[in-house]
Order: sequence, then C-alpha cells, then structure tokens
Amino acid sequence: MNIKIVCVGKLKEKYFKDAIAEYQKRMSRFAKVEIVQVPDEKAPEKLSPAEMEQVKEVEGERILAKIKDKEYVYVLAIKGKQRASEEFAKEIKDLTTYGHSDLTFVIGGSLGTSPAVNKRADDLFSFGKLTMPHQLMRVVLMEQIYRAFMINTGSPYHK
Ligand SMILES: C[S@@+](CC[C@H](N)C(=O)[O-])C[C@H]1O[C@@H](n2cnc3c(N)ncnc32)[C@H](O)[C@@H]1O
Repeated sequence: MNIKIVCVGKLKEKYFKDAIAEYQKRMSRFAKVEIVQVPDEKAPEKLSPAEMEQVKEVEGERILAKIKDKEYVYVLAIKGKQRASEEFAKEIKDLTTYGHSDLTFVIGGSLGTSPAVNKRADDLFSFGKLTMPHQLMRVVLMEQIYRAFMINTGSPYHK
C-alpha cells in the first residue's frame, strides 16, 4: 500500500520532524508513507473573507496537483465524519480488500481547505471538534495511521 500525506507548508520545529520520522520508520513494515508539502500562501492576520478564500483556493490548487485520479482521498476537516480508531482500521482493511492501494490524506493550511479540495475528497475525516494546528495534525494523523495498522495486526499497542 502507498500512503501519501499532502500538507501545506514546511515543518519548522525539529520535534515535529523527529516525530514524523519516527512514525515513518515504524510504518515502513506496512507501507510506504510519503509526505508531500506544498508551499503555503502568506496569510497575514487582517485578511478579508474574500482574501481568505483566495488563499485557500491557491493552496487548494497546489494540493490537487499532487493527487491522481486513482487515489482514495481523505481530507481532514473539523466538520467531517468522526470515527473510532477501530473503525478507521477496518476501513483501511476494507479499502485494501476492494483494491485501493493508494491512500491519500490531505491536511489544509492555517485557514483550512478550499471547496474544490473538499469536493475531491472521498471522505471528510474529522478528528473531533477541536481545531488543531496543521503541523501538529501531521503527527496526530501519522500516529493514527500507525495505530490502525497495529490494530489490523492484532498488536497490543492498541489498548
Ligand atoms: C488550523 S486548521 C484550519 C482551521 C480552519 N478554521 C478550518 O476550519 O479548517 C488546519 C488544518 O488542520 C486540519 N485539522 C485541524 N483540526 C482538525 C480536526 N479536529 N479534525 C480534522 N482535521 C483537523 C484540517 O485539515 C485543517 O484544514
């Protein structure tokens, strides 16, 4: 299975980079996990609603350019569908069974994702009602992907 995480902006903090590298290493026995970073647009604090939409649209075009038709796409969105880790693990197992070998996860920039990106989603995936910083979200997502694979192997990692 190929897993791709498309996200906006470069990770700056070393502790985030280290955490991502650790989960990529742990995941290597199950799947190749590729992190694709697209450039972020400058988003100063005083943007009008129209300017904010414009930022999301430009970042969205960059995100969509990294996604191929065959990929099954989860877009992470606060208002998406929540599920338990066990349900997510089963979904991954089922997707594999039904021939989806390319799973892509999209994390929006600081303002979120554009309507075009949300439209491309096969699934809008919420990790709860809390707003998380997009950089931290990468780490949380990596851990949940790793957890899903550990659940599917029956590992005691998941309690
Ligand atoms: C800082 S958040 C964007 C906040 C923006 N106001 C919104 O509603 O999307 C940046 C990105 O992190 C991801 N994210 C943050 N919190 C999330 C959550 N609770 N569930 C799913 N994704 C989340 C989403 O992909 C979001 O586009």
